[in-house]
Amino acid sequence: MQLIDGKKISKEIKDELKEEVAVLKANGKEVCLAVVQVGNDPASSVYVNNKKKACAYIGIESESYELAEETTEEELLLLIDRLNKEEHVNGILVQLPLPAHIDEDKIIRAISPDKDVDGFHPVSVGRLWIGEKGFLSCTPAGIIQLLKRSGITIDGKECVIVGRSNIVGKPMAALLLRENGTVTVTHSHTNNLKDITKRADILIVAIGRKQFITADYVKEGAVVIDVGMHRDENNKLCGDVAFDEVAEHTSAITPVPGGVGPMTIAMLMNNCVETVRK
Ligand SMILES: NC(=O)C1=CN([C@@H]2O[C@H](COP(=O)(O)OP(=O)(O)OC[C@H]3O[C@@H](n4cnc5c(N)ncnc54)[C@H](OP(=O)(O)O)[C@@H]3O)[C@@H](O)[C@H]2O)C=CC1
Ligand SMILES: Nc1nc(=O)c2c([nH]1)NC[C@@H]1CN(c3ccc(C(=O)N[C@@H](CCC(=O)O)C(=O)O)cc3)C=[N+]21
Repeated sequence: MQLIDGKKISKEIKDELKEEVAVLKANGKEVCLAVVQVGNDPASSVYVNNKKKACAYIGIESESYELAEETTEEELLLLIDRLNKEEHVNGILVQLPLPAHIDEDKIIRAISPDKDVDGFHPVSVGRLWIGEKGFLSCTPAGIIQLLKRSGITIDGKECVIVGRSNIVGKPMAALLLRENGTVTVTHSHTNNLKDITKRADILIVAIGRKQFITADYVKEGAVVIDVGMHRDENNKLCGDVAFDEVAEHTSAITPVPGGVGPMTIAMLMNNCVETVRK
């Protein structure tokens, strides 16, 4: 069994980006990411800080906008409009989830597609599905990099995704299809889920339920990618996959932490650099 080291692979990518940014800077080009957080949910604060740290490491400028929980939708839209127009801001990231009184879809659509480094705007999503160049959703793009850089072939493989969210499951399907995988997307209305997941050569799990995928869902020798992110009874991070019992049946598996999570941030950094690449 190969343990896929997302921490190591994300470091490789960040080091490549750091070199590229140094060259860009020598040519007078700066990269700047605006990070917007509404409210102070502690989990969101951890992610936002990790993103800012990654920017500092690579040499990307970051500007933080920490708004109060009571911020109105209109105020947030006004800020996004201003950031869209700011020439020195290359990328805009609005940390999700937003407070319930703000319409997330409306906010995502307000971000200029040219600065949509999360890849969540409908224009980015459309480009992804028709194979046009554009910003790729960071978590799925990170998973493709994990597979490729671990020497795992996608072409021709039976790929099964558990979960169909707009930020993970759906864009994952588009990317695996682009890599010539045969793709099945499952969700909460899927009948006989186990029969389908057991067909997978590559099983991608993004359900949002703690250690849901046990050994009986997995074919012997499959590759298992765990996107889930939870805290267990002892407050330790764990995923959607019951790692301890599943790992021995796989040919390769990602741990939580140290798997997909760090890759999401590396790909966000890549999207930021992409804004000034051409
Ligand atoms: N590491 C990282 O970088 C990231 C990690 N995450 C983590 O990944 C997990 C998933 O996130 P996200 O995609 O946003 O989650 P969502 O809650 O948006 O989506 C969950 C999906 O799983 C499906 N599902 C739920 N229960 C079942 C079930 N019993 N059987 C089959 N399918 C089921 C749902 O189906 P239906 O559509 O029918 O409701 C839905 O499509 C979370 O733990 C999240 O924290 C998320 C983003 C990035
Ligand atoms: N606009 C927006 N874009 C996002 O990309 C976005 C978001 N909102 N909201 C929340 C989810 C979740 N997400 C993660 C990023 C990094 C780790 C990560 O670095 N995880 C580390 C552990 C971090 C820790 O110690 O808690 C790991 O798995 O090793 C996890 C999850 C991005 N998301």
